[in-house]
Amino acid sequence: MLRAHSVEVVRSAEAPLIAAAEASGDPDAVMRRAAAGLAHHTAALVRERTGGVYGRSVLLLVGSGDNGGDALYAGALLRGRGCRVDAVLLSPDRAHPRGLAALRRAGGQVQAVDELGSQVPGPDVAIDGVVGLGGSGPLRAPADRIVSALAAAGVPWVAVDLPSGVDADTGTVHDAHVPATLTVTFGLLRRAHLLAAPACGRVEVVDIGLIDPADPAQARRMQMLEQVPEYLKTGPDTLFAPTRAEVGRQLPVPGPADDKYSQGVVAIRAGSARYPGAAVLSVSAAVAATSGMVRFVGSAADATSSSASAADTSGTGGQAPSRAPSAAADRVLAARPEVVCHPTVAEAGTAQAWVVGPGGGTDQNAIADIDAVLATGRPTLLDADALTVIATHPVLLRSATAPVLLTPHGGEFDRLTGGWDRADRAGELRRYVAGLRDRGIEATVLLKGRVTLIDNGETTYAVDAGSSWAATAGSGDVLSGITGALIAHAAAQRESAGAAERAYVQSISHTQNPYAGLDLAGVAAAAATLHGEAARLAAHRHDPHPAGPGAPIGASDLLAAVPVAVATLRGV
Ligand SMILES: NC(=O)C1=CN([C@@H]2O[C@H](COP(=O)(O)OP(=O)(O)OC[C@H]3O[C@@H](n4cnc5c(N)ncnc54)[C@H](O)[C@@H]3O)[C@@H](O)[C@H]2O)[C@H](O)CC1
Repeated sequence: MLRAHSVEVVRSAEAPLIAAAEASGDPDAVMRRAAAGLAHHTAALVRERTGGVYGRSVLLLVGSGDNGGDALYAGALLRGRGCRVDAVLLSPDRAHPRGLAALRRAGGQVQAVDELGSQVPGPDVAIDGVVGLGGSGPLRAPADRIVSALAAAGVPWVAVDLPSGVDADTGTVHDAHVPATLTVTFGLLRRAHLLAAPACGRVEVVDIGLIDPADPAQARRMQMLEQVPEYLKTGPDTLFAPTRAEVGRQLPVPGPADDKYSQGVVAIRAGSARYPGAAVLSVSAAVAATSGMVRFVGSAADATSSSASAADTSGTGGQAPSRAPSAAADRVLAARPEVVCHPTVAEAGTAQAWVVGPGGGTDQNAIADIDAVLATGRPTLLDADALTVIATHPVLLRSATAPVLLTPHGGEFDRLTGGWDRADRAGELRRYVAGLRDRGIEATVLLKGRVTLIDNGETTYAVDAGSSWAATAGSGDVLSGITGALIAHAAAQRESAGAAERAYVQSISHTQNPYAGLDLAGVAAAAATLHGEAARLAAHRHDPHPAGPGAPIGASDLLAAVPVAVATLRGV
């Protein structure tokens, strides 16, 4: 599990290292360690881009603080590798003096920014040493002009610690920012590395003497410590992201004793005559994500005389249904005949989890069905139209006795919150979840985006999809089915857990609901990872090692890639 920390935690973690360096009479010891890693990764990028290092050119854009110091010391080392190095000082009087002296000694060229002509020297690679932990706001002039000119010329940027113009804690990406191909950071990931992943490019963490628990080798060092350093104790601002290997291990594989029920049955109430496609996408995604059975309930508003599906005697006891299945059921069965359809929520058979909302409408039938599903005491995912209903009838959530997961996109989050600051997604999400808690509602919320955020009031996950191809109509319906199936699997595991474990969880969660404390946030983070991987593979026509950015996809293509994505993640 990757952990990303706030500026405050990083600075407090670095402080003893820097103090020890100063006490030893070598105040730049830690900075030079950072710079060595920065030079190493920059040289690797130069080689990747040009086929070599010796004789290539690197430009340093140097700010007024220690971030610039890192860049200057790294420039001196790159001179030692035979690179031409040009440093452009944005604040000549405030550039890191010892770093500057080291670069000059190594033969680097130094220019003040106002000495530059209209033509900035065209390097093979440029290093952004403008600001790091101490930065705030967008890139300022003339740095923004230099960055834009070189980026437009195709010069790759290496960001020192963080891309300048990206806020370290909120991950806000200002209009004027460095579009990094590579970000080299030090010791611990910063929150922005997860929240602003697309702006950071590939992130490399250099070991400067801190312990990063995400690094297995360093985690072993941690176990040998008599006491865990303060910075390793996760605090309220720590962000998490599961690794691909961890997600792969979470994806269920049926065992010899499994059957269609034991892996978790998910029931989906979705679709309408107007939006039957949402039901097909959500149900089909649930079928693809696990081997558990999938049940479907359509909207009463469009019940037809269509023939009922193969009744599942475990659910209705063979009684004639009170209502014919909906028109959407016909479409669902045509697409996925293995799905078991039911005319109403009450007549649906046993399920370990519910999904309500995709294309399901917001009329009285929808409201009644949401209430009925929440009253089943099963973990429930509310998406799309169900969120619109919850926004106008939040009291419905009070009838939930089992864990609830809301999965809004930005516009639906507007409806739930009445308006939110998109520059601080993680902060706004945490405030919303905390507000529900203040009203006695325990909910986990997944806020969709290129970087999907999931928050349950204690833990926040940030999952970068790795591409933006999932930004297509119906993609959210697919995510709801994937997530619902994985929740059902987790709930089935809880059911099969020993009575002692169930009793323990109920005791610490002060409720009798057997699903209390189910880690919906962790399941949702895995589902978002799987969804993003399916979109990436679909855009690259299932080539696991593609070249180029890929090609446009529809939600059906994303859906078709779910099995390959499951296999890819399980194989990591
Ligand atoms: N000291 C060490 O051993 C290590 C340092 N590391 C690196 O240090 C930076 C943090 O350095 P700091 O001097 O605290 O802040 P910055 O260099 O990020 O910012 C300096 C300065 O920049 C001005 N500023 C703020 N916003 C902007 C802006 N938008 N545009 C231009 N200038 C801006 C403001 O005056 C700031 O004070 C850290 O990121 C590492 O790179 C390493 O951690 C290794 C150990």
